[in-house]
Amino acid sequence: MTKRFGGSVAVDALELKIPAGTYCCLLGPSGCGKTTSLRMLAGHERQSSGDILLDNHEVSGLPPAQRGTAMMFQSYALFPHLSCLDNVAFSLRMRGVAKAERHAKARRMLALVELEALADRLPAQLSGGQQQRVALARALVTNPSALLLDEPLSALDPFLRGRVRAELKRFQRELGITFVHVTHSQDEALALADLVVLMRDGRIEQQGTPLEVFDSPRTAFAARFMGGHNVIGLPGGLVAVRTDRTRLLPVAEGAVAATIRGIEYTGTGFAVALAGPRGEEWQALLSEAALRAQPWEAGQDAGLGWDEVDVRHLAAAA
Ligand SMILES: Nc1ncnc2c1ncn2[C@@H]1O[C@H](COP(=O)(O)OP(=O)(O)OP(=O)(O)O)[C@@H](O)[C@H]1O
Repeated sequence: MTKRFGGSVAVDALELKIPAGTYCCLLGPSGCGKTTSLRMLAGHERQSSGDILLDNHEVSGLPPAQRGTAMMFQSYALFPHLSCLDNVAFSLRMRGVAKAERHAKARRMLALVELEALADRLPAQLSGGQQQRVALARALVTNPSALLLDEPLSALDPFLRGRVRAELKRFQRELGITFVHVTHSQDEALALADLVVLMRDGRIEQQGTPLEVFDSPRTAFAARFMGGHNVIGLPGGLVAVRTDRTRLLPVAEGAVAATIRGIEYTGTGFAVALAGPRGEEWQALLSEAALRAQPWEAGQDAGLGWDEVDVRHLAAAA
């Protein structure tokens, strides 16, 4: 599918197949078209061209409530004057479901997110994480075959974010439905996704399992965005080497050399910041044992070393 806003292309011939029951993360920098893609799946935005199929049915012509998708928004926007139970039951009320039935269903959803005991509270009487779970229950109450989540963790503090992240994964596994989760956080995508879709300028840069996308970036953009890699220009072209697989050696003729800018203790080892000859910023993660065996210091020059199996050849820039 493609989405144009006036003369600019926000999503450019995106072609993506998400197997049922997959936890898919759309990942990428600000403005790459993640949210627009999600909004087209949800039916809140009409694509300029292309088709959207859900369970092999074309859904593009259907309004959001009839697509079999449900969306959980960036700000979870619960109705402040409605109890948790009525918030969760709201969309069923809109569909004309009788009160007893919709309340029974909403209670089951609140039980799933372990908030049954707080059913009668107002949103303001809940913590941020609890409100998040009510929002999730509200999205799931219509039995969607795909749940669409737009930066669902961004409003939470780091501690809660970790907890809710684990809960999201658990709910997805238990329910067995497809989740499509928009995020700009590599950590989030690596932790949650079965399928990571890395986007850039409205296109898919790379897709695969978290291990594939992190460990085998195909482009310099993917290596830099996923992090944990040094992008190094060799006579044969650009390569990426993971920072934890990059070693420091005495400077040798013909080897890639760099100047040590600083060394930070990380708790599990040391992060050595390096500056390349053309201003490149590199890093080597060394173990305590490695630094004890060869005590490097800021200001020294060092050669970079790696094993051939750790080299990823990158596609030339488009
Ligand atoms: N309603 C709109 N009218 C015009 N341009 C838009 C509109 N919505 C989005 N865009 C543009 O489309 C591009 C993609 O936006 P989108 O919100 O999908 O990016 P994103 O990857 O979700 O970014 P972020 O992480 O910042 O939310 C951007 O250049 C944006 O400015």
